[in-house]
Amino acid sequence: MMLEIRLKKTVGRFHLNATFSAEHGLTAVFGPSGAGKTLLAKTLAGLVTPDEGHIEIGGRTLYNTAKNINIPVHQRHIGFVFQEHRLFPHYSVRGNLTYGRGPQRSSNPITFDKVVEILGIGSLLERKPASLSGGERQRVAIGRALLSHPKILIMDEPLSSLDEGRKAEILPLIEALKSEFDLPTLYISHSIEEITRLADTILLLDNGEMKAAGPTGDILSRLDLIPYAGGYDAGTLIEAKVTSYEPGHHMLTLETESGGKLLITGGAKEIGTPVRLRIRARDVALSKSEPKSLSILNRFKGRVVDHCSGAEGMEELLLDVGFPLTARITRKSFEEMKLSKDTPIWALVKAVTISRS
Ligand SMILES: Nc1ncnc2c1ncn2[C@@H]1O[C@H](COP(=O)(O)OP(=O)(O)OP(=O)(O)O)[C@@H](O)[C@H]1O
Repeated sequence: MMLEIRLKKTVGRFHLNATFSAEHGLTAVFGPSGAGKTLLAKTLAGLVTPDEGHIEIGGRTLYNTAKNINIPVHQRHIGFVFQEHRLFPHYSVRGNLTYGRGPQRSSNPITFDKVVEILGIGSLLERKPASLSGGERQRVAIGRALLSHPKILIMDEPLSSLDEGRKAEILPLIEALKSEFDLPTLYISHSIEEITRLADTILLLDNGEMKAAGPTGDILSRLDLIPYAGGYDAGTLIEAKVTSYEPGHHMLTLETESGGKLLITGGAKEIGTPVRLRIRARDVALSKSEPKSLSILNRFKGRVVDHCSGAEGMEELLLDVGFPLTARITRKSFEEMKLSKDTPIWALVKAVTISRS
């Protein structure tokens, strides 16, 4: 295991109780404001000492109450990227990137040139942080964290101080880092969109308690977790591949792992390109009979697997339409349609967004 954590910490009236392990890849810690995400990150970093527990990263014990181990912050080999970039104002970008550079083994793929290239900061190297835009500063902060050659990268809401445009620029860079360097990453966020796009594993934190942990797709298709995994914006994640492109209609055909077909509009993509799709539960409508003469292109035949009551007057459903799909309809419709477990239905998907390609 890359990460093995069991810790308890009380600050004021808040209790954090986190037990989880994570493998390689990007593990997202998701939870609403005040869930304890930052406290968790600070505890891992060594800035806050747990009351009890142990922290192991890459087989190395960083903290263990019973064994009286508490490795200091600077010896933990954790690369940090915070919400607010913390660059040294008097150093150039180059100076910031090389400051505190950790020891580099020749086999380490994270080199100065590679980091500068992926983050697109080559033209900024001689500038001072004050002259950079927020997005540029955050890219430098990510570069600096990488070049400290950490064993793990912890990113605490790295995009939350940026506007939508800057976010859209930086998200693909974080993905590129993932595929290029394969550095285990703990990514803290309260944006279900970011997490659906980036995460291999999700940890759900609510009011200091771990609600669930597991592969992203599994967590997002659990009805009981909807209140913690996006609420109104909750939805399912679908991995698919491009199987054709029709230029006249800008229409892509995608095939899911189980053979389901989805149509979406978009730019040309090569056949075989893997894409990660997100379908929000509120964008799915249901019909008991086969819908005809309808503008909605994506219709799937399937059945109700499970359901539970959701927010005021709403019913949350898990469907099997060849792949798991969550849907949210009004309880009134649910009752009028006499839906229950195993009822055959047609699911009409009003919107599919490509979350990653
Ligand atoms: N030193 C402290 N003393 C008392 N309470 C604290 C202290 N530090 C954190 N808390 C409380 O612990 C809770 C968790 O805070 P934390 O910053 O970890 O939340 P978060 O999930 O990161 O939230 P956000 O998404 O808003 O950043 C909050 O209720 C906060 O007020």
